[in-house]
Amino acid sequence: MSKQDNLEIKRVAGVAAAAEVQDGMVIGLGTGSTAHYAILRIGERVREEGLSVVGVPTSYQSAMRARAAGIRVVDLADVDAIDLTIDGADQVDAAFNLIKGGGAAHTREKCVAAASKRIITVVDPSKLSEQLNVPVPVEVVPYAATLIARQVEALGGVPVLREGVKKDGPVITDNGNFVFDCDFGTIADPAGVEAQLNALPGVLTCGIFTEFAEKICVLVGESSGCRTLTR
Ligand SMILES: O=C(CO)[C@H](O)[C@H](O)COP(=O)(O)O
Repeated sequence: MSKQDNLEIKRVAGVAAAAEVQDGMVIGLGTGSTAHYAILRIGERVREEGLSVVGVPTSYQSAMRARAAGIRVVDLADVDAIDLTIDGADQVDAAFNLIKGGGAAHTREKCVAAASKRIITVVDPSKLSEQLNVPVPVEVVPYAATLIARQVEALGGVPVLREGVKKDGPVITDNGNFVFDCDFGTIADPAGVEAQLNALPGVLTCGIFTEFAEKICVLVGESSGCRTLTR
């Protein structure tokens, strides 16, 4: 599939998710190329329909894109709860466990997910997998990076420090930390690996999301339209 076709499929999913937004809602705004299309469409609806919503961004990227789209943005601290979050994923398994963090935004994405009543995960079909098997992003405090790399290896993972693009050296997250992409092969016990990684001193958040399956609905963009997956 061409890059253009893939973007069109992501657009289909993002636009379908934006149709679920209702007047008065507090909306969690995800990070990445698929969530971007939802942000653009919500902005259009604000302008065209007079939709009144506030957005809680999950990154500097989503905050900047939301403001540019004309969506009012507030901090997580300003809201009691989030009605609906629209966010992408790097992989979704059959039980709706997710791997997130391809954009290094998974710590804020997990906070926003935890505060959300409903989550729409917007993906293209390449993100669906029976079991999770792509590298797990792990955000770490720089001070503990070397220690954590050794501990990830002891857990059976292969950690690779994420390098910047158009920036020499490690990626620095929106929270000022490093990211290791940790390859565990096929993950038989996502909740177990998530708990082990999150328990390492100096780990801020790992990109395995296992606790939100009950409130997740997955929208899969396809060339023929959008497919909804529910558990
Ligand atoms: O977790 C994320 C950012 O941290 C993104 O949601 C994930 O990487 C998917 O991105 P895209 O929609 O561009 O494929």
